[in-house]
Amino acid sequence: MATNRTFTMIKPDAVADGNSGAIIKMIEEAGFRIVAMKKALLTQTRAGEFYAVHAERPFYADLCEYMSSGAIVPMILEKENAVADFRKLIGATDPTKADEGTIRKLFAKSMSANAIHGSDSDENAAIESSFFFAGLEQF
Ligand SMILES: Nc1ncnc2c1ncn2[C@@H]1O[C@H](COP(=O)(O)OP(=O)(O)OP(=O)(O)O)[C@@H](O)[C@H]1O
Repeated sequence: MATNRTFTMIKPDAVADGNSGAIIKMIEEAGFRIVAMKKALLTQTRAGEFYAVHAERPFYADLCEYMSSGAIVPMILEKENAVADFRKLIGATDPTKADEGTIRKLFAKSMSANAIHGSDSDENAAIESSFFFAGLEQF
């Protein structure tokens, strides 16, 4: 299977609770190589751009407010079958439905404060990676 990349972002609840280190450890132990990483704060406008695909959904305003409520840790990750394997590692969007041992089962609090994001396709992984890391060298 080909090595490829995905994009992830540790969300404000998990960063504020001091869980970034534990989550990064799980990601590395699952075999993902960190290609790029930083700590950043999204404005509500930038959060709205990131989640523009959800603009018509009823939770959009709350999602943008929440995603700009504290620091986040965006990363580009590399592994064989990265997008699908990472979705498995993070678990279901709703933490009550997430499998045992997944990041969301361990760290998510609710549907919105669900600890982590993972891209859902190779195409979106590339778009989301550029959103945070455009113009930076990657290695
Ligand atoms: N019904 C909902 N109520 C509140 N927040 C929601 C709801 N559905 C989705 N969200 C929020 O919007 C984010 C994006 O929704 P999406 O359906 O793309 O889920 P996902 O792909 O599991 O999550 P992500 O894109 O963050 O990895 C979710 O992670 C969650 O934080």
